[in-house]
Amino acid sequence: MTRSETDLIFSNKQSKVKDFTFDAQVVEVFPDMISRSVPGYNTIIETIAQLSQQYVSNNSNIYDLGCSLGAATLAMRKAITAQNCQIIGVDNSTAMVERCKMHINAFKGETPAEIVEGNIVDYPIHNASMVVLNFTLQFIEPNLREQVINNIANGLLPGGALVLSEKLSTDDQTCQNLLTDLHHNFKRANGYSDLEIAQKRTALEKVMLTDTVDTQITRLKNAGFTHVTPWFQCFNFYSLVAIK
Ligand SMILES: C[S@@+](CC[C@H](N)C(=O)[O-])C[C@H]1O[C@@H](n2cnc3c(N)ncnc32)[C@H](O)[C@@H]1O
Ligand SMILES: O=C(O)C(=O)C[C@]1(C(=O)O)C=C[C@@H](O)C=C1
Repeated sequence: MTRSETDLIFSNKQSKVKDFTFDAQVVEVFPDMISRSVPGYNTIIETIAQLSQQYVSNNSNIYDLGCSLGAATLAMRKAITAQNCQIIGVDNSTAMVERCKMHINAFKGETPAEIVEGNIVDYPIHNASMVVLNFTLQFIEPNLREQVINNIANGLLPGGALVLSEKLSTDDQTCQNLLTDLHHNFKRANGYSDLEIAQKRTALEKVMLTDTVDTQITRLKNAGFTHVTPWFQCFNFYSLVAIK
């Protein structure tokens, strides 16, 4: 991933904090924002690459849903050894898709990668050996999440894998507060001020509605995934692998 500007989007006091969107301003700072906001982000990207070596089969498709600037796509493209595959990255932000195409074109790779502007709620998934939802499902309207997961399960080949990374919520308020405090300390340690943390939280309040881990696992099992396991958690961020 190329270097990006420092994220200063929430550094000045705003009279009214607008709902968070993945617009051109966010695109400019996105790599800096996500690596300073999501604990373990680089580990997760590296592990997605490792999983792609294991799960991607010859003559199949790989989908990176909500691909943003293509971090997972680029990591998988470097790692995949299977033949005659293609990666399809999908995002519904025009600004992200434009910049992502530049990133993808800047790096060469054996496996072709196509970046498409589209909505993952109704995007066709076919002949897939691996699908990545890396911090994307949490931005989908809750009542549409089942449809997204079912669509992925139907498009995956038997033995294919979905990697699902999300921020979690928990019904235990004491644990919720503990994990939130640890995450905010992580952001402070990465240079975000209390004002930035508070304003970002307000901006995300209505657009990023997090599920419990139990809700996710039940949804995956109901969709027909046979094996589901968390493989990573740091504070309130985690990642699961689900195998069909
Ligand atoms: C937190 S970012 C994902 C980060 C990225 N997967 C990575 O690993 O760097 C969430 C992305 O999902 C995209 N997104 C949100 N809703 C979407 C939808 N309905 N269809 C397609 N993309 C969507 C946003 O535009 C944004 O780029
Ligand atoms: O909870 C936060 O503060 C976050 O910033 C989380 C999160 C995410 O999980 O995707 C939200 C939006 C940005 O894209 C980067 C990170």
